[in-house]
Amino acid sequence: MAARPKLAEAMGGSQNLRAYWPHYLSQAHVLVFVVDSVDRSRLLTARQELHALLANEPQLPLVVLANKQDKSDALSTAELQEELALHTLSGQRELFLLPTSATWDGLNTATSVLHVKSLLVTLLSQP
Ligand SMILES: Nc1nc2c(ncn2[C@@H]2O[C@H](COP(=O)(O)OP(=O)(O)OP(=O)(O)O)[C@@H](O)[C@H]2O)c(=O)[nH]1
Repeated sequence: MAARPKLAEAMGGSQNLRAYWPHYLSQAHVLVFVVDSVDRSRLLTARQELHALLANEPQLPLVVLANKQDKSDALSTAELQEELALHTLSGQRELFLLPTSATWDGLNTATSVLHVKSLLVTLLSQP
């Protein structure tokens, strides 16, 4: 089997872009799914999209970034674990749920989205 090329592709989450997600997923080594921890109104959609996306990828590792954790009204990772029903996605895959923030203030912290991104890109770049 040919090795999968290692690329970091970022896809937006708007509805018109979701149709392209499965195409990228078939080539992916890991799915990084960013959730807005404040936006309760779209959590159900996030859960449905995530579960539909992974239905045919039982072994694809999953990293869920619980973003906007700097906000006082953010759901905790424990709450997001429940809301996204992540326990039903584990099974054979590696699954991580990490609290993150994409603010400039948090840029040098371990929870910075950029920090997590650069860590993943470094890991995926290794032969
Ligand atoms: N406080 C805070 N604001 C953030 C964070 N990440 C993004 N934002 C802000 O939230 C706003 C919307 O950004 P995003 O949620 O990334 O944008 P999006 O997902 O493309 O847009 P929506 O679909 O409307 O949510 C912008 O003003 C960002 O600067 C974060 O971690 N913390």
